[in-house]
Amino acid sequence: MAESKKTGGAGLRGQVAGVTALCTVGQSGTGLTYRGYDISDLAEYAQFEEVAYLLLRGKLPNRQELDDYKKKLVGLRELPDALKSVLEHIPKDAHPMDVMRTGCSVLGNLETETDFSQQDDKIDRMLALFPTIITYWYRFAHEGIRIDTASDVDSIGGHFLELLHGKKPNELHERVMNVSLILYAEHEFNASTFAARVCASTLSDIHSCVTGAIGTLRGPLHGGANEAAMALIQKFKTPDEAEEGLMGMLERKEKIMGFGHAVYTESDPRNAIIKKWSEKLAEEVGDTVLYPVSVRCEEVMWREKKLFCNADFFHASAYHFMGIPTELFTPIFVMSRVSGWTAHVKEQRENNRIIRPSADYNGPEHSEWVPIEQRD
Ligand SMILES: CC(=O)SCCNC(=O)CCNC(=O)[C@H](O)C(C)(C)COP(=O)(O)OP(=O)(O)OC[C@H]1O[C@@H](n2cnc3c(N)ncnc32)[C@H](O)[C@@H]1OP(=O)(O)O
Ligand SMILES: O=C([O-])CC(=O)C(=O)O
Repeated sequence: MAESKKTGGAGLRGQVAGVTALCTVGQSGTGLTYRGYDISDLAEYAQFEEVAYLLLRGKLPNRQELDDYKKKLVGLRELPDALKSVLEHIPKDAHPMDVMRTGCSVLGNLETETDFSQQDDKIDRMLALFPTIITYWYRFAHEGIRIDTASDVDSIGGHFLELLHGKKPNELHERVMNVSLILYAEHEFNASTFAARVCASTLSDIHSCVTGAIGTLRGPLHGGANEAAMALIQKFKTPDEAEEGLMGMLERKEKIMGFGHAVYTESDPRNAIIKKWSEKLAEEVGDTVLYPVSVRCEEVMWREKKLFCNADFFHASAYHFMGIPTELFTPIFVMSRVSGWTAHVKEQRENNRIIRPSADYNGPEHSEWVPIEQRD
């Protein structure tokens, strides 16, 4: 069994901050399960909507339940006019994660959760609408067109690709999006989920919980790492160049985004899965640069630092091969993780006590009041 990570110290690392039945992370150094189901089985056999149902309703749906659930989600894809209007006013150079945050927040004004009994419907609406929000804004801001937000594709991942590219995705791309959304759906008490739970613990509304979580996911130490990983691999034209570049960065003690993890000690189980799909996509597009560069980065980081790729690293090349603009990578994470965030909000609400830890004080012992006229 792998050595567990150093606990204690900064970042609440290793400290138990609550109870969950949703997910285990790194129980044997590397494992990941959602409600007891291994991530490799879910990525191989499940649909993302099935996984969302599992997280949110507590069990895998049967055929009828899954069909009904997908039908419900398809029926919730239409944007309210007032939200369209807000999206049309957000500038082209805004970061898409800020668009997601605003989109979620505005939805909370238009379709407010006024009672917790409405939570499932509000959650399903966010799951259905987030791909529409981001693609509607993106295509309006960048191409000046108001897209039709309906599509025949019944999967959330396929719907996103169709709205983004204006055409039905091929089978491989729809499959990879499905796998990607499953891999990103849930991860125990990660920073953004914890933010959502803190917000929920004050008995706030579901849109506030998710808006806070989106802002927390945005940073490059968390979800933003997939975009940062893309920026890194794009700098290199060959694996040798990548090796040289990385060695220099390590020497300068720079952080390499897409590597390392707060909990896993040996590997992130999501990496092997998305790496395999990235390789398939590389073959499809005839790539001879990005994928080999990514593989060399992985080898160098392990050899030099025993640091492994986390979920984000091979997502960068996989998304790129499907023609997804880099700045939309983290919003895809939102489209998926909203299932995990809201499952945690439901769990927090079921057995709530306001989350309010303590701090060790290291400020001055006693400060004598100084009238304003006498201050330096
Ligand atoms: C889906 C996700 O959110 S996965 C995470 C995505 N984030 C990234 O990829 C950002 C890059 N990675 C990191 O910054 C970190 O590995 C984190 C934030 C994920 C985890 O942070 P921590 O738990 O504090 O890392 P950890 O305790 O393993 O760090 C040990 C040492 O390795 C170093 N290290 C960890 N990750 C990296 C990295 N990616 N590049 C260079 N050095 C690193 C740390 O600086 C630390 O060195 P130090 O002891 O000299 O300070
Ligand atoms: O668990 C974490 O700290 C970060 C992570 O991998 C995730 O949220 O998917």
